[in-house]
Amino acid sequence: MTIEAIEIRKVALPLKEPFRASVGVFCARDVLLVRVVTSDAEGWGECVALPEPRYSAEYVDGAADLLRRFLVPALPPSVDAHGVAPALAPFRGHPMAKAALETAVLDAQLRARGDSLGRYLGAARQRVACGVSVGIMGSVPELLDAVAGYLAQGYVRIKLKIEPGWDIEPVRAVRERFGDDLMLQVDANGAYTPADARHLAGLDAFELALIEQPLAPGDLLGHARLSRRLATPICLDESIESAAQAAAAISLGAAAIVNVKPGRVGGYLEARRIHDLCQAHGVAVWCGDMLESGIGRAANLALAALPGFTLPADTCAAERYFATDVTEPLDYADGHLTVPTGPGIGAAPVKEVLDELTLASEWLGV
Ligand SMILES: CC(=O)N[C@@H](Cc1ccc2ccccc2c1)C(=O)O
Ligand SMILES: [Mg+2]
Repeated sequence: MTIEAIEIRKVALPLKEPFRASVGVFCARDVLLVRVVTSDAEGWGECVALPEPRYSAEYVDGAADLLRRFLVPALPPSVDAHGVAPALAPFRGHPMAKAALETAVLDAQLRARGDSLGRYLGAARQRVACGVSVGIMGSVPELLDAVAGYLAQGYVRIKLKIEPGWDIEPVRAVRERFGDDLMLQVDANGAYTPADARHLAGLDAFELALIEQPLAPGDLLGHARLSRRLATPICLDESIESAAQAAAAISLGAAAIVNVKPGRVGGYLEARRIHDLCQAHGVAVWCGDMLESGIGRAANLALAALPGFTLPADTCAAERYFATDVTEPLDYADGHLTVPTGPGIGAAPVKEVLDELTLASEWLGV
């Protein structure tokens, strides 16, 4: 397979309503899509970076610059998916930009041979149980209405964004309104410090499935110490950018559960390595969500169907976030999404919609 051309597209997906987390409030989701055109097929990948470096150090325009100046020029023309990470290794960091390029090459490669990403990764299920991530709201009544709406849509688990000043009270209200059987968890996006340990222990009263990323991404020791103060299992998200970091987190006792996001860890091949590592250590994994378009969403489902993904994914129907998406809708019913079975990631942009939502398109010399 020879790479003939690579395109990067900045696409604006308007959000149905603002999405607020401790890292900020977002009214639109600009995504960076990468298209790789080869002699046999073309493939797509999605960079999950935010418009500003608030979730991690990467951001959309920085990823575009990195792809343009460093990553695409470093790719050998006849590379396959397993050769992408080694070719990009001389450039440190930037897993999200690297993941988009590797995924586009993998998608093209799998399409060329009529193989689906699910089969390639080892999917064990046809459908994935979906939870939903609920943002920080203006009031508890507004939150309760939103949660009721998502439960009515069939979502099997509720995740609440929390931050100092919006944590104990909203969690108590949701637990009291919807009962003890509701699978409930929280995500702080690193908004707390070790000095908040006693306060966070107050969440133990609500039988949460996990508390996600309570402390700063780099503080593995802090999470290990905190895990000895909390009854609620700690799940890491931002802290885990590679299988090596997952191994360190597990051996330090910093993570009882891992939220796996292919974009955050450099791609689906590294995500599978993290899955395999966590399974070997009895650490549950589940698939996170970065408000991807249908491109990333479809690919994530193939990963979320692997055997070690035993907890509901954040990967929900795109309609939860967007009125319009660049791909056809995924098959969502009764709290489950169907894993695409078509070649490659099993989804591709609808040209008219993609062109309508494209803010910028750039062909990069290969
Ligand atoms: C669904 C969910 O909670 N996602 C991330 C956080 C997050 C928060 C805000 C975002 C805004 C724009 C794009 C991606 C974003 C991701 C998480 O699990 O930590
Ligand atoms: Mg998270």
